[in-house]
Amino acid sequence: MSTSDPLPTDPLPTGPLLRTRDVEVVRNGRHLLRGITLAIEPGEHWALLGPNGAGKSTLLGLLGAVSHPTRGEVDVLGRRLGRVDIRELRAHLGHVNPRHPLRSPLTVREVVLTGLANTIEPDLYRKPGPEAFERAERLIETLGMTAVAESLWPTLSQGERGRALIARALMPSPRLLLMDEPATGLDLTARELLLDSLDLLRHQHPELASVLVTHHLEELPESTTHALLLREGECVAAGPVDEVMTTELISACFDHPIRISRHEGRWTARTAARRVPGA
Ligand SMILES: Nc1ncnc2c1ncn2[C@@H]1O[C@H](COP(=O)(O)OP(=O)(O)OP(=O)(O)O)[C@@H](O)[C@H]1O
Repeated sequence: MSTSDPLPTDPLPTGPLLRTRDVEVVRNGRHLLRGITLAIEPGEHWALLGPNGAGKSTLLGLLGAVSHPTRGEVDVLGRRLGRVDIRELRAHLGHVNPRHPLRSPLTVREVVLTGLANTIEPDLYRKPGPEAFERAERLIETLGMTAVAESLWPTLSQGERGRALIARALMPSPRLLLMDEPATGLDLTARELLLDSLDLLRHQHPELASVLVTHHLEELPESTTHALLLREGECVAAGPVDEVMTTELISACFDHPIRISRHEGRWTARTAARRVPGA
């Protein structure tokens, strides 16, 4: 399967890979999202930012065809949620679940290969062919995992698992990669290796689009092109990263005076309201 393969039923229309129009999500009488309108094109790499409880994971669930909106429209790969079999759509999305429920001692290579059929354990009825092995090797290399390709899952560090899961999600050549806080809990080296791998991946696959959820600007790869800021379920700003990741908009999103700076492509954020005299 290649990145240009159509969905099994009929060909994909051209246009955005993801589109939402005036989306609302209401659960148990509570508005979790309201008025979200968004379009994500091939080659765009979006950061989804906002404080705890802003609705980031809820929105990622819609984009990953995991759940449906209460009102509004969500088109994933040109298909309207509610009108298609979402299991079929999900097969064309790379969704990285940091809580991957694997229990058996598979090697990194075996875990990556399970991405082909999106199973947890190796699919006994669908053995991977030589092309799949070759692709797994390339992805393992891109994600900087060659040295640990034979290591067993239970022995891996959190950072190694995170990168292995991204390689796994990319096995079926998805058009879209969705990541929920992939750098959470990683030490400095592991985080930097992850971000470097994402930059390399995006460089090697210019048609891929991605959405990365985080609370922390330091966890954004340099290759981030767009950002959407969420606060209390509503969009504070969305668009090209340099227009959205500003001191003013980030402060409004996090409801706190925060100063943003960008150095050599990466962002840092710190409070603009220091309480230490002279600081
Ligand atoms: N089924 C539900 N019923 C009611 N409220 C819910 C339900 N699911 C989630 N919520 C609430 O919706 C809000 C948004 O949750 P969500 O997980 O999308 O936020 P988030 O931005 O990803 O947060 P975090 O950064 O803490 O992971 C939270 O306040 C959460 O408690």
